[in-house]
Amino acid sequence: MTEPRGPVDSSRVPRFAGPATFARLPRLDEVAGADVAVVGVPFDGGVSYRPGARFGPAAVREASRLLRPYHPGLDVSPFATQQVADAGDIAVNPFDIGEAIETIQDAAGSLQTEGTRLVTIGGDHTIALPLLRAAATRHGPVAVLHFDAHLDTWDTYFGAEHTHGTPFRRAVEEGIVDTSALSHVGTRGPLYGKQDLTEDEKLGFGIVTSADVYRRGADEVADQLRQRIGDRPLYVSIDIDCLDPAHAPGTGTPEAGGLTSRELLEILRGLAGCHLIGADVVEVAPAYDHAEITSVAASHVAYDLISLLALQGKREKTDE
Ligand SMILES: N=C(N)NCCCC(=O)O
Ligand SMILES: [Zn+2]
Ligand SMILES: [Zn+2]
Repeated sequence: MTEPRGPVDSSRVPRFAGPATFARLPRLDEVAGADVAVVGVPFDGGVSYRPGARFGPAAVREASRLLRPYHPGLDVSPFATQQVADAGDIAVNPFDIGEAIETIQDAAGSLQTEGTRLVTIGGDHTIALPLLRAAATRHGPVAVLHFDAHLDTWDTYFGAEHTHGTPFRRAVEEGIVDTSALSHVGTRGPLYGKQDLTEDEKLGFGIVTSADVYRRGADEVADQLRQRIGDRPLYVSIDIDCLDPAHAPGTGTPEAGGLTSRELLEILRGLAGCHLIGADVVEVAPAYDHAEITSVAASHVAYDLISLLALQGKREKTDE
């Protein structure tokens, strides 16, 4: 195997120079193939409140210029042991949600070939449905770890079945997720009624609220999640609004009382050992951001996901 081509060396070319691919990595068309492709989905046609997540991919790439090649917390160099490349953006129709969903599913399906796993940058949370469909086509029904202030298992908004508040109910209905291993983490805030919770539970979700994380701590929560997930193929969907608005002001439906970015990153690190097959980071809406707080957090979250994939790749190679 040829050595993976890593990011532009920031000691030779200042990190504020040159094009903003994710972490200054090569584009997918500049390498022979990738173990991990980072792909943007600039779509926000499914939002119920503030728009603007269509600008999320560009903002997260820009904020990712400061990422460095070694992850001390996980003891891994995620761009050295696997080829990571930026696949650019999926060009979706901003005026037709149904067509957008199909385009995302098709594009994710063709990017995610035999050895390539996807880390997707949104876009609003609507995009999780086609991404889960693509994941399930390859792996069968997947376990889902969903970080969010919101349940996103509501039925419809204004009669629309595809919105950013409904992807996980649709996914359960379609049988593309493994209902014995579905969890929300970070939920909080007012609901429409108690039935939101009872219906969510019926769909198969377990809930670790933001307050649970505060009370029990990241390590204990990660242990519990790891046990629930077991060795099932795992998809991780991270709505950046799982973070407190102090840690992620740049988002469309902010709720007080959220996770700190430290808690989120620590829970993610505690997932080392899970069979991660794909992930997304969604709902970054840069127009409401300040000092890139949200896009920096999102870029670090994506970096941690890529690092988990690197650890997993390392283990798979040793097993051979
Ligand atoms: N997926 C996100 N971020 N938000 C869903 C909020 C649904 C609502 O407006 O009630
Ligand atoms: Zn949310
Ligand atoms: Zn969401």
